[in-house]
Amino acid sequence: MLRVAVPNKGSLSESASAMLSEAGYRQRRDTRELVMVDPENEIEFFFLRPRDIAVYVGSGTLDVGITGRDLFLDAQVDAEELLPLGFGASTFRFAGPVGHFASVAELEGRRLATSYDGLLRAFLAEEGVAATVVRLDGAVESSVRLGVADAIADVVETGNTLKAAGMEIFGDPILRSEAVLIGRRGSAPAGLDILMRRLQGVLVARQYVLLDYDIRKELVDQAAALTPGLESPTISPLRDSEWVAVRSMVKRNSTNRIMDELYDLGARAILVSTIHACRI
Ligand SMILES: Nc1ncnc2c1ncn2[C@@H]1O[C@H](COP(=O)(O)OP(=O)(O)OP(=O)(O)O)[C@@H](O)[C@H]1O
Ligand SMILES: O=P(O)(O)OC[C@H]1O[C@H](OP(=O)(O)OP(=O)(O)O)[C@H](O)[C@@H]1O
Ligand SMILES: [Mg+2]
Repeated sequence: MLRVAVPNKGSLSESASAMLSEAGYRQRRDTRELVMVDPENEIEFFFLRPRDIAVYVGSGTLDVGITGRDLFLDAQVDAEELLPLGFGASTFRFAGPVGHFASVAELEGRRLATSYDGLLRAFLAEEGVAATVVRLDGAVESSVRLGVADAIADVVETGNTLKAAGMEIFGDPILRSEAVLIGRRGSAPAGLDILMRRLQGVLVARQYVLLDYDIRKELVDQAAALTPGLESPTISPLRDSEWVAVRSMVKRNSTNRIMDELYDLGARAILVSTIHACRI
């Protein structure tokens, strides 16, 4: 059985379980369940703290896991990112009291609070900045006001928490994070290829829609240029031989722009449908 670690709580937990359900796996009904066996798919899910997931995978105790890229890199374990999963996006950035800092170089000799000390120390070493790192468990934004640090490095999603604490970001993002599937470097446990193909199927189904439309035969090349699809659009004959039907996958976020362009070109009966599942 493939042994998979899944976040049990926090920002990534619900989305990770939703994605696995969409990929056809059984997921727990009760958030207190710690293990969930899916014998039909020969897979076992272990619900763990996302910060610990990298440790279990890195030590080889579990085959693969879903965690944040920031948490994975912070843990500095012997594992690799196998697939970005398109949810749980955040940035890891420096912030300080409004108007105090403008660049990372100004952090020389200062105290920096963070929950991601591995990530921060690696970044400071790379940038050649000598600063003191103060490791805190959470609510890092309060550390400056309370006097244990001069600035912070923390997860920023909307920026609302920083604003409420009278702080602002400075410098470039240290890291752009999202949920990722991680695995042991160079190992290919049985069933991993199927899990990856299924997760990729969910990603594609979420990113694309199916577009159908009718167009006059002489315009089909122009229309196909707007909707090239993944390989090539399907062109089917219609009863009226002057017209053809076209079917193609298009990126969900450009659907309306493409529909407008197709309509202007002369396409009619333009229909959009969602893709429930796919293998590409
Ligand atoms: N708004 C957010 N706050 C915290 N983490 C977020 C946010 N959005 C995305 N993430 C990502 O979620 C992961 C952190 O999840 P984790 O469960 O450890 O923390 P959490 O959601 O802050 O929960 P808690 O602090 O209650 O333990 C990181 O990979 C982080 O980048
Ligand atoms: O940019 P925002 O949308 O405001 O989100 C970012 C904030 O959310 C998280 O805190 P969380 O609520 O998890 O508390 P914690 O600091 O105790 O982990 C994170 O550590 C930031 O503080
Ligand atoms: Mg948190």
